[in-house]
Amino acid sequence: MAQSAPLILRLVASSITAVNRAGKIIRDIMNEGDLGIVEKGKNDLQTEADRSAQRCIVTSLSRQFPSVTIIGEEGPSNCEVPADWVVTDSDPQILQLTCPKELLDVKDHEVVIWVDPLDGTSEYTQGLLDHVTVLVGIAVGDRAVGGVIHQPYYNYKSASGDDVGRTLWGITGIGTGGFNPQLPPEGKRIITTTRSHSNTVVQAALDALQPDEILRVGGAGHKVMLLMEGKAHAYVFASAGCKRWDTCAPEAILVATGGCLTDMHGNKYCYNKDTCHQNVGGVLATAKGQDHGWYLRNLPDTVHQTLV
Ligand SMILES: Nc1ncnc2c1ncn2[C@@H]1O[C@H](COP(=O)(O)O)[C@@H](OP(=O)(O)O)[C@H]1O
Ligand SMILES: [Mg+2]
Ligand SMILES: [Mg+2]
Ligand SMILES: [Mg+2]
Repeated sequence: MAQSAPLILRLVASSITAVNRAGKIIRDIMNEGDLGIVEKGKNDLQTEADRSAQRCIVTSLSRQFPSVTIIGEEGPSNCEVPADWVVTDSDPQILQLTCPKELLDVKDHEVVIWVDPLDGTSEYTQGLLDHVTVLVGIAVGDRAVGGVIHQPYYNYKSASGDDVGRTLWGITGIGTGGFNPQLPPEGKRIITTTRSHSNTVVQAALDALQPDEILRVGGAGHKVMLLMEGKAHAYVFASAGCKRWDTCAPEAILVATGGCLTDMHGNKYCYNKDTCHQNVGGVLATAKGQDHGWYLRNLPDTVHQTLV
């Protein structure tokens, strides 16, 4: 059965088991208490959890899909991967789904897997654990068509053992799973944005949109989850700081719920293997039912002048 399922379903099914394993590694490293923090750049940290989770996911997926391009945030590593970090089983429910016609014949060479092994690193180091996610996005050609978001600390204050954490997925033309999509409240404008990478242009965009409330939280994955679960209407980040691995998985799931993600000029990001990694035009994402164009029209000139 597993081998006969279409490639896109096998990719998502295997990504689900890989992110679940990575989430356990992230919790174990925090429990052990030695985060091994390295500064990659200004306001840009990497921990042992980022490095280990990436090795788990990339090794697990490349064993099963050796001809598929995988691009991870933390770059290649030649350290040996412990055998119990390599998972090659698949989520059986995903393999049973009916694949839409346009995704039936996808070939290995058309696919890029974008891996953010730990999104919200800054918040992880500060103990804001529910902001942390693990992101695996699947692109076919230029488009993000599949995504998996694992939240390793979902429910961690009330649950114990195996009940901690959850995994959301979405596939274009099929739908979503692992959560209950909700619409944000009518008659209000709640905007979510960065809590650790703000600047004057990021703030100018927020001011111009006159939100009733601003939710400053960590992680691109976490912010898009707020849109899909009805907690915010838009995610506005007028900065070139996010990368393709931050947006591929969230975009695929958001679009499968009826939402939209573009740069600040309204252009879709491209996710093929030759694209640049930086989301140079910023990130504007809106929940299902929101007028994406309204946000684009009301951004201040300084945003268009600053972001290419
Ligand atoms: N100025 C910047 N420099 C480096 N990374 C940035 C950045 N602005 C945003 N990012 C990255 O974009 C993601 C979401 O940012 P934020 O939480 O501030 O909204 C984070 O991913 P990682 O945590 O995976 O590195 C963060 O590092
Ligand atoms: Mg990072
Ligand atoms: Mg990230
Ligand atoms: Mg990351």
